[in-house]
Amino acid sequence: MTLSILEFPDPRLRTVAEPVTSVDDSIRRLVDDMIETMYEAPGIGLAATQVNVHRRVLVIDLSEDQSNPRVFINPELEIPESEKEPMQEGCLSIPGVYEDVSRPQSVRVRALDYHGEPFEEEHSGLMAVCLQHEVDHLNGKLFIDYLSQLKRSRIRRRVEKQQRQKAS
Ligand SMILES: O=C(O)C[C@@H](Cc1ccccc1)C(=O)SCC(=O)c1ccccc1
Ligand SMILES: [Zn+2]
Repeated sequence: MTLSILEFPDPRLRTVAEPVTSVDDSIRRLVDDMIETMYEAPGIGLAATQVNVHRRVLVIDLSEDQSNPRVFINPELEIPESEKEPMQEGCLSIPGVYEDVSRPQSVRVRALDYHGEPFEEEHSGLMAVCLQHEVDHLNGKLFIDYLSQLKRSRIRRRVEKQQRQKAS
């Protein structure tokens, strides 16, 4: 089933997620629902924090036709000191906001897969950026936290105005 996505400035987006202790059927059900929610949004990634489940689970699918869902449970990123490059980011929890964020363009990730098996991968480009964006969510961080205070306060005012209009 599709889950509802928390929207900034909801304070629950600031929660630090707990590690998964056992990759069981309830975690697999959560992953299935997160993948469905990501496709429906649509988005290229989704962290469990965004659907108000505070467990260290994230899903990513960069394919054009939603055919390659990747699952990372208890992800750990190793980010080598490397040149940061700006890339435009969006966030399903901050609709309508797209800003450049400078991040390292390659990461090594260690995680558990859908069956609880450990794996390790190197990624670069958009996958590296998306992994950092999603792991930030699990640590209660949002991509707008990397912007200037001025930009962040403008975004907060604009989003809260949109939410008031939607509510009225
Ligand atoms: O909020 C999220 O975590 C999802 C976010 C992931 C992300 C996007 C861009 C850079 C880093 C991380 C999104 O998917 S926003 C929507 C989006 O970028 C997109 C939507 C449809 C097609 C292609 C991209
Ligand atoms: Zn996001």
